[in-house]
Amino acid sequence: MPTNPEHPEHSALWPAPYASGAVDATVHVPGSKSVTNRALVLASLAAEPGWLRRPLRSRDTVLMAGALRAMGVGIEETVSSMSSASSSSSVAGGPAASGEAWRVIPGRLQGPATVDVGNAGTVMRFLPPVAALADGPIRFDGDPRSYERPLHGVIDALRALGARVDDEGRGALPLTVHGGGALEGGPVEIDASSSSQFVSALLLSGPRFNQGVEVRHTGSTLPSMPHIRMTVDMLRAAGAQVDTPESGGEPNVWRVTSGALLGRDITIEPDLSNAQPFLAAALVTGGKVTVPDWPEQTTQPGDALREIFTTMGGSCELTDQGLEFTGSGSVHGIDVDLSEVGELTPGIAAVAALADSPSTLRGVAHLRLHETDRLAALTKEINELGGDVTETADGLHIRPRRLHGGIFHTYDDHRMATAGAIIGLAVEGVQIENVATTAKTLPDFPDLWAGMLGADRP
Ligand SMILES: O=C(O)C1=C[C@@H](OP(=O)(O)O)[C@@H](O)[C@H](O)C1
Ligand SMILES: C=C(OP(=O)(O)O)C(=O)O
Repeated sequence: MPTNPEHPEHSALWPAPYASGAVDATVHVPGSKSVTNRALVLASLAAEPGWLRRPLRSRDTVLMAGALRAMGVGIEETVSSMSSASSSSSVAGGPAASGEAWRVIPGRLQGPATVDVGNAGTVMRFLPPVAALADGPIRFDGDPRSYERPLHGVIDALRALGARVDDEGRGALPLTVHGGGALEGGPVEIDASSSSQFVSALLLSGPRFNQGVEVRHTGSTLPSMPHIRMTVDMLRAAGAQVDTPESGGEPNVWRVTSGALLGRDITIEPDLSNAQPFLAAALVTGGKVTVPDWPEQTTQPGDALREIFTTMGGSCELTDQGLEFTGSGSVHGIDVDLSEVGELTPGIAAVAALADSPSTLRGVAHLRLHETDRLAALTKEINELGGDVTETADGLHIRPRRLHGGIFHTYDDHRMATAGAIIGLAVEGVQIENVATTAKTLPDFPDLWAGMLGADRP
C-alpha cells in the first residue's frame, strides 16, 4: 500500500471543480521539470555562464537549484515583466512568467554541503555524480519516500567509476558522497530497469569525468526512453560528444566523451506532462483547450498525448496558437504500452475511468517505485469512488463504471492530485486531499484549473 503521511497540512480537502459544460480555454503551462533540471545540471558543469529562460519554479527545480548553489554554483534569479495575452475564452496562467530567467554561473564544486532531494527523482539521481566531482563531502537526504526509491544503480556505478559513497550499506538514501575533486570515469554496467534516471544521471556528468563514461544497461527492460533521448539531446546541444544505440552504437550502450561543456542560453519548453490534465479536461467535457508554445519537435514524453488522447476520442492540431485539443463528447478506452511514457499513467487512468469501454495500461511496473506506488494508489482511489480497477503485473485494467463523489487521496504524489481533478470534472462531489502536493512540479495547478474553468472571469 502507498504510504500516506498524516501531517496536518496534508489533510486539507480541495473540492475538485465539477464542469457543468464544455471547457473552452487557453492554458499557459509552466516549464518542463525534466528539461529545467537537466539544464541546471549542465549549466552548472559548463566552462562558462549560461541562461535558463522560463525555467519551471516548483519544488523539484527549486531543490535542484538549491543543491547546486550549496555545492558552489551561482544561480541568480531575474524577473522582467512581459505583456499578457488575451482571448475571448478563459486564459489560465498567462505568459507573465515568461520573463523569468535563471543565470547560472559555474563555480568550483565543493563540500561540505547538504542536499535536500525532497522526493525528486531528478535531484536524488542526477546530483550524486556531480557531488563526486566536488571537493569534500556532500550529504544527501530527503523525504521519507526518497529512502524507498531505487538509487542502487547510481551508487554502484559511482563506486565502480572511482567515487567514495557512504550509504551505510543501504543502497539508498540518505548517503554521503565524498567528492575528491575529480572522477576517473570510464566503462560501467548498470541495471536501469527500475529507472531511466540512472542512465541520465551518469551521462549528464560524463563530460566532466577524466575518461568520460560508457554506460551499459544490462537489465531486461528500460523505461522512459524519451527521457534518455532528452539527456542525449541536451548534452549534444551543450557541445558534448555522445554515442548512442540510435546513432549506430551497440544496443543499450551510451558513451560520452570527456570535454568542456558550453554555457547556453536556453528557453525551457512548457511541461507537456503537466499539460495532460488540461488536455484531459477538453477530452472529458467535450470542450477545447489550447496550450501555447507546444514544441514542434521535442523529446518530452508528454508529446505522446497527441496520439493517446486522440485514440481515446479527441482530436488535435498544432497551429500558430499552440496545440489545440478538442474533445468529441465521447471518451473511449485504450489498450496501450506506457513503458516509454510512464509518468502519463495517472492522467490516462483517470480518463479511462470515465470512458465508454475498458482500458488496459501496460509496461509500467516500475511505477510502484515512483512518488508513491502509483498502481496501488490509482486502483484504491478510483475504486473508492465506485470504479472497477484491478492491478496487473505491469499495469492496470480499468472497467469504467458510474462513479460517485468522495475523498481522493494523493499520497504526496502530484500526478495523483491532477488525476483526481480530472475525475472531479465529470463526477460531482470529488474532494482532493492535499492538492498542494502539485507544487512538486506545478505549484499553480489550482489557479490554472480554476482559470481554465473560467472561475476567474468577471
Ligand atoms: O529523467 C527524467 O526527467 C524523468 C524520467 C522518468 O523516470 P523513470 O524512468 O524513473 O520513470 C520519469 O518518470 C520522471 O518523471 C522524469
Ligand atoms: C516520476 C516522476 O518524478 P521523479 O522525477 O521524481 O521521478 C513524475 O514526475 O511523474
